[in-house]
Amino acid sequence: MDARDENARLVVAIDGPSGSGKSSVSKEVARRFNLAYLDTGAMYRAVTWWCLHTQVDLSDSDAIVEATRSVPLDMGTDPNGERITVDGQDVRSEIRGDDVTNNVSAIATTVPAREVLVAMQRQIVADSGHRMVAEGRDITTVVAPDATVRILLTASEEARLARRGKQLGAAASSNLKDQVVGRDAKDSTVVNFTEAQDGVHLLDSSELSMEQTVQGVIDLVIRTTETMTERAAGPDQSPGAPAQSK
Ligand SMILES: Nc1ncnc2c1ncn2[C@@H]1O[C@H](COP(=O)(O)OP(=O)(O)OP(=O)(O)O)[C@@H](O)[C@H]1O
Ligand SMILES: Nc1ccn([C@H]2C[C@H](O)[C@@H](COP(=O)(O)O)O2)c(=O)n1
Repeated sequence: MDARDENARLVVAIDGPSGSGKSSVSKEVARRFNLAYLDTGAMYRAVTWWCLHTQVDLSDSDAIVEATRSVPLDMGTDPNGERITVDGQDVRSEIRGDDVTNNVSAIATTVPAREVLVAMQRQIVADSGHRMVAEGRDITTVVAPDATVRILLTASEEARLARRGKQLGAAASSNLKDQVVGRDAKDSTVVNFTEAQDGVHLLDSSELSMEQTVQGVIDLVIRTTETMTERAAGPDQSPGAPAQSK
């Protein structure tokens, strides 16, 4: 399999904690391989925004599930331009605000709401022709366990807090640590995104630059697809190749 073949299926699944660099790295990898890109965290955020907008009681799990089933969400997958609308309204900036960030775990920890979102996400991967980088918390384990390449992207708590602080600048909330570390603690009660499962590559970006991290993912994609090609070709039959045992 050639990772640059525009017709071949290539799904890259990336999970990791908040601030590990999933969105920035995934978007760039998608651009380099000409793949679609799915930010599944943005979907959880869009549902949260919809619940707040329509005054759904976030302590009522049935109401959350109903809102998740009926949310009029349109999710773009172009890595060069984000499109996220709910009921026709562009919510790209609203879903990154404190209101949504501080409440999103209520949706993420409602298991039947997750099932609805996972089904939507699988459909979006299929609609891309299985040519996509998808990132979140359960992509390698639940949404696309059969992805071509599965990566757990981590970084130390210190690095993640520093990155998020720098990214938000003056807009950083006084409870930044809670928004990063506290949110991860709540979310990880329902999904495991802290330990790499079997077949999932661990990539620690604590000491890496953005470009080095992107390159780390690209190397894994190239190595995996080359191995798949070699396996598909079977044993080397060329003259001089080592004899194969029967
Ligand atoms: N290896 C890296 N070195 C330095 N900065 C990085 C690195 N990777 C990402 N960043 C920066 O860290 C910030 C957070 O990255 P990003 O938003 O991609 O994280 P995330 O894992 O998607 O977070 P969340 O899950 O909370 O959305 C961004 O400003 C990004 O440019
Ligand atoms: N596959 C996913 C993606 C995201 N979440 C939850 C966990 C986060 O608190 C929230 C927002 O994600 P972010 O934008 O910070 O990546 O959504 C999840 O549970 N599963």
